[in-house]
Amino acid sequence: MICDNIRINEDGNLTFAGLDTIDLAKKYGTPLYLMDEDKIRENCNIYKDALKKYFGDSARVLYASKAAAFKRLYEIIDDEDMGIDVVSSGEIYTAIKAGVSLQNAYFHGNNKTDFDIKYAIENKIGYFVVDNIEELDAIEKESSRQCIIQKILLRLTPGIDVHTYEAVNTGKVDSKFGTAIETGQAEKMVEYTLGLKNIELCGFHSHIGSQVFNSDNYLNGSEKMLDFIADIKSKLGYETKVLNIGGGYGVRYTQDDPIIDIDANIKKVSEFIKKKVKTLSINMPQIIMEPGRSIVGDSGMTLYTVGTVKTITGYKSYVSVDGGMTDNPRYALYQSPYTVMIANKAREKEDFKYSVVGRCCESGDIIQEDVMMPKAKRGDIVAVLTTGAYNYSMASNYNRITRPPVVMIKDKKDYLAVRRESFEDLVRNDI
Ligand SMILES: Cc1ncc(COP(=O)(O)O)c(C=O)c1O
Ligand SMILES: N[C@@H](CCCC[NH3+])C(=O)O
Repeated sequence: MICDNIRINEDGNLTFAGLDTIDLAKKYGTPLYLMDEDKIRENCNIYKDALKKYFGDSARVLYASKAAAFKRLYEIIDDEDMGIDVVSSGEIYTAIKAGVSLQNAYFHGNNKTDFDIKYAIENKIGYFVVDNIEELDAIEKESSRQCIIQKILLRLTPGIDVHTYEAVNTGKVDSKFGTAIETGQAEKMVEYTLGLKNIELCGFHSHIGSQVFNSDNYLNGSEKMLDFIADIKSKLGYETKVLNIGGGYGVRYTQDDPIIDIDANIKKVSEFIKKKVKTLSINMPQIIMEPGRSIVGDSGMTLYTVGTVKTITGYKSYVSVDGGMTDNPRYALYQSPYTVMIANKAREKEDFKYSVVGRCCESGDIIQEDVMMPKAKRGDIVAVLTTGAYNYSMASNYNRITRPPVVMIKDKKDYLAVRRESFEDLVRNDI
């Protein structure tokens, strides 16, 4: 199995976090998102322990909540004593509703609106991660109006191409995110920031991309950032306190993805950073990382019920499930690979090839092409593995399909974290 929280029981059913998925499908209905709370906490602790071990007590892990955001998840992250990366007022609102203090919240995004800036400052956001010079002006104006000094990091693009899929390749010079080091604009932005009265520059941020397995990308990114930090010190006398090296480590969607050892990777990154800091004679900044996918990805699974099974003679066979791109748009967007199984036939021979598709009025509504599975029939339960990241958070109501519930599993006990949307929810805002 691609993750140790997935097994097959004596009935030949797939189990997740110790529970029979067929029982869960019966209890809650499908489509259904499952999330393994123990795995989320385990992933949090791998990061916390490694950062502490290799970068010392000051290092911090933030959870990039765009990967999956709902109240219970923010509570768990808060309970794990981690900070959060938020990208919208909606995420901020959800975190507040979960009782999370925003002191360790970092507000990202390439286009924070005036409303966002006002709302975040009113709610005492810890840090803005400022994307560009215009945004700096807007934050300075609002900080001055609210008579505060706002802490910020500047988001820089180190000019790294991590060769992941294009939609998540964010560290290149030509990117909608951040300000480029290579063009000289980053340096100008630092100089400008240092002249602002209501802003305290704490340091710098870069995020090279997502679903990254090779730490060399982080070394290259960190090298560019540290060279910049040294350059800024010598030119402007500014000593950087914080360096946030972003998130991005990958998860295993299929057997083809490597098993990643986060601890060993962070060790490698830390050795590189410490050596480089010494060579450049700069102070060691506080190191922050902000993983999303690798905290929640393998803690998730989606269950569906099979409806139509159709063979087009001479072409291929389709298995249609009761969800689709509305709860998982990642194949439609990026042709993302997934492991797909029939949960009630987990031990049976996989000798039929199917396209597993959703129920939306859209040919691109595909979960996965060319999946080898046992012979499927109406009523079977299909499990799509590793759906914890960027599934619930990217779900939509296309075709007025209601979003599935999220059921969490802790110590082999299931509980509802997000209710299934109702038809009434669909018309709630219709006038
Ligand atoms: C600024 C920033 N930080 C963190 C993340 C989290 O990345 P991942 O989910 O790949 O860990 C993202 C998304 O790629 C991001 O844009
Ligand atoms: N939504 C993307 C990841 C975006 C990363 C955010 N910067 C995915 O599903 O892979």
